[in-house]
Amino acid sequence: MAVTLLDTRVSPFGMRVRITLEEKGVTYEYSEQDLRNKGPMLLEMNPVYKKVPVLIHNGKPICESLIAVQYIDEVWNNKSPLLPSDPYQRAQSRFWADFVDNKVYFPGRKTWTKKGQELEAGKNGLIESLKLLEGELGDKPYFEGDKLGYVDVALIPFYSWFHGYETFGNFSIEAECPKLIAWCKRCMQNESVSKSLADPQEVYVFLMELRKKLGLE
Ligand SMILES: N[C@@H](CCC(=O)N[C@@H](CS)C(=O)NCC(=O)O)C(=O)O
Repeated sequence: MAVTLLDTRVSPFGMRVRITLEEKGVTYEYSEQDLRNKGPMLLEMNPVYKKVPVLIHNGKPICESLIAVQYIDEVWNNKSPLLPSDPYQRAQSRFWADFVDNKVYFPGRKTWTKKGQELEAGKNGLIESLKLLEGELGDKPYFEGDKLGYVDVALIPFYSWFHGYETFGNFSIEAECPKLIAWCKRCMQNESVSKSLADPQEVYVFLMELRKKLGLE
């Protein structure tokens, strides 16, 4: 079964798919995309959003990271699933993964793209969301219990973006959410995660370039 991933190394969404492929032991071809000059393959495989990641399985594209993660979880079902088997628990997992997209990614973006009041709103919004996630994690090692699961995969890529958020926003996530950072470190003990996450410094350099283009540097 031929698998290709169209991706960019620093994409938190791409990291989700990479972690899942690693978790399931799927061998795949990795194809780094230039998002400033999108190639014909990306435009053909994701004509609607024209974004990475795109998982291509036997020539057919699966777009949107969380959908790709669920697809891999269903197709490579020889390994233990990321999503819980109970329908209610599964719905809860999907709820929190969706929350990450709406309430972590968007305020996080403001920490490196905005100034003044908008930057403050981004920082406050991000911390509020991370505290809610900390509450949901509780005393469990991982969101879905004692092993890496769907919500962990949805959230952990942002750990490699935290350094950028903190540096440009001038605040400390660990000071506000120590239990969440302990969870990040626990996730990093999984090879699937440590292999898939971009180096925080690489993300920082990437964000610095974008800030220069936005006239913020
Ligand atoms: N909701 C999408 C988000 C994907 C996304 O925003 N990808 C970014 C890279 S991190 C992208 O391809 N941006 C290119 C563009 O917007 O033109 C997912 O979960 O896959």
